[in-house]
Amino acid sequence: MDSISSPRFRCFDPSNYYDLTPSPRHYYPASFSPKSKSHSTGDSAKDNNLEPKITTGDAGYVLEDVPHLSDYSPELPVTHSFSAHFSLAKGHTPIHCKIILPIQLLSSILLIWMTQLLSKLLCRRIVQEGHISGVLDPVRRYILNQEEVYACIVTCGGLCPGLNTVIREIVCGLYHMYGVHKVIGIEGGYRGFYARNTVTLTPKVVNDIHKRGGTILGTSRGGHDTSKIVDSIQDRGINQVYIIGGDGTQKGASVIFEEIRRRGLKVSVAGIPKTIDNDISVIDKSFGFDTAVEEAQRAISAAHVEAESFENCIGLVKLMGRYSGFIAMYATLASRDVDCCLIPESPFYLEGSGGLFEFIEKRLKEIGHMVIVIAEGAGQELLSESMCNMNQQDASGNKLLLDIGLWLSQNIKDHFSKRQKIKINLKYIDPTYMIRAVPSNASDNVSCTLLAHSAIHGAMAGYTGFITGPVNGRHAYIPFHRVIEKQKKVVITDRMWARLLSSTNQPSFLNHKDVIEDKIEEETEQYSVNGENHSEATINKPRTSSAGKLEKLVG
Ligand SMILES: Nc1ncnc2c1ncn2[C@@H]1O[C@H](COP(=O)(O)OP(=O)(O)OP(=O)(O)O)[C@@H](O)[C@H]1O
Ligand SMILES: O=P(O)(O)OC[C@H]1O[C@](O)(CO)[C@@H](O)[C@@H]1O
Ligand SMILES: [Mg+2]
Repeated sequence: MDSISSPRFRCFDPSNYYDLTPSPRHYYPASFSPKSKSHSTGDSAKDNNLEPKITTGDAGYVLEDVPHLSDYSPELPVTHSFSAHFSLAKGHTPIHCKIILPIQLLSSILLIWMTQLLSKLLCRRIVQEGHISGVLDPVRRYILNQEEVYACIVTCGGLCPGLNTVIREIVCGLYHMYGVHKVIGIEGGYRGFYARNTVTLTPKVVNDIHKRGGTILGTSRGGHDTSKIVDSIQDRGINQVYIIGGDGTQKGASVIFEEIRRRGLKVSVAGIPKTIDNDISVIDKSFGFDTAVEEAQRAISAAHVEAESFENCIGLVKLMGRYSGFIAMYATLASRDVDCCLIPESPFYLEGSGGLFEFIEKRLKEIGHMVIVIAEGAGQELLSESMCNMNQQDASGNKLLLDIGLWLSQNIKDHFSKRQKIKINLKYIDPTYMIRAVPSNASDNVSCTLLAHSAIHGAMAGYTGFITGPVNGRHAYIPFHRVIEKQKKVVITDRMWARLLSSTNQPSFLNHKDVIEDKIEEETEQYSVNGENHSEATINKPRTSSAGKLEKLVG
């Protein structure tokens, strides 16, 4: 078998479905063929376990498919259809609303057969007309009456711009595209399943919510009690669960899905990844991130204005980013006013040659002011040397961070007050909660809509245990285990961080040897985790570079 290292993921959102083009990264450059061989052969005993569903095609592509309800409930009425493609290729309403669902409702084998035949013919024609690239993938559809659908939505973890837009689009999408009228909201995160009331969601209720920050459903950390949650889903007769949240939430969603599958319930579980930190792996970007970067500009601009207006003034801005510095990195690159950006992935030091104090002194001498952006997770190992509560956790088990912004402000002030030559001014701005409490911007609003629709289409077709998100620019379905196995971090040996260093001209705080070691480790890790030639030696090799050291400390 080909390596499972670089599978494609299923795309189903009709607007993206036909975009299974080869990716510039690791994905296999082959067409999808209906003649493909699947490793999940309908053997429900095998499929019931948690093995990934890897499908290989004649032309060598590898698809890591998402579970389907019929995998463990073979008696479900399922049809294979090719029809999702052409309606959107032609810019119409999704075909399953107008044609497929009514036909399916008749539950006639003859009609289903005719539909498939018609779809195949139409699709082929469109391929010939050039509307669709690639060979088509059969979609398994669970034939269900829209009146049977009872959906619920829950939001968990920290706030993120766009949460309300996703809620709105799931509700409106289910109503308008599929005629589903039973949608409820679970209040207050996971614990709301068993400890709170539900709220009925209709297009009227959610009509204006996308203009507001936060989540109309409320959210929380902790409180994930799998059996109580699944009991609640089962008792209420819910058969579609839409779970919006970050990495922790998706781990929780995965456990819920496993329990649902263990109980043999015909309930689709769809995860929609959210986080301003952008630390969810596999997907290109999470919704809310763009808005956070945009909002951070206001704080950086304010810091710059302050810094420029006083002599030897330093504007210090703390941004969110517990384990990864994406917000700080992108906000810095976008701004051009930042002289130094500090993130968790890139260790730094204060004193001595090549240290932060030396750089600050140099910049103040050159232009008389400077702006520093620091991600909240940066430099935690420095704080731990002077403080000792590194092991506190929040209700979800996330490490509670010490305030690096305040600590750094104090250290900079102390350092320069000891040196009579430079009298500095320091303005510290902490806009962290303001950044994630705003409503989503235009581009995040569009992303939220695509994500919500993609989740709906997947769940309505009977797929389950998946997260939907953009992978190399295409909306894909990704099995839970893929997304939760590790967290995404800024790779400091990659081009984006190099661009930042050249934009700010800050020290890298790494010597050449560290960079080379990091790069080799990064490549080895990628090979050994993605490839099939796993070797204990490569996987367990201790990270010796400074980035590795930091990773151990913060992660
Ligand atoms: N490993 C896990 N297994 C089951 N549930 C989990 C797990 N990790 C987190 N959860 C649950 O997921 C919910 C949200 O987790 P968390 O507070 O870590 O936020 P998140 O989803 O990662 O979002 P963010 O970190 O972006 O704010 C919590 O209710 C928590 O109990
Ligand atoms: O203070 P809270 O609500 O626990 O959230 C803080 C965390 O949430 C995040 O914004 C992620 O949602 C992190 O960047 C941050 O560390
Ligand atoms: Mg998280």
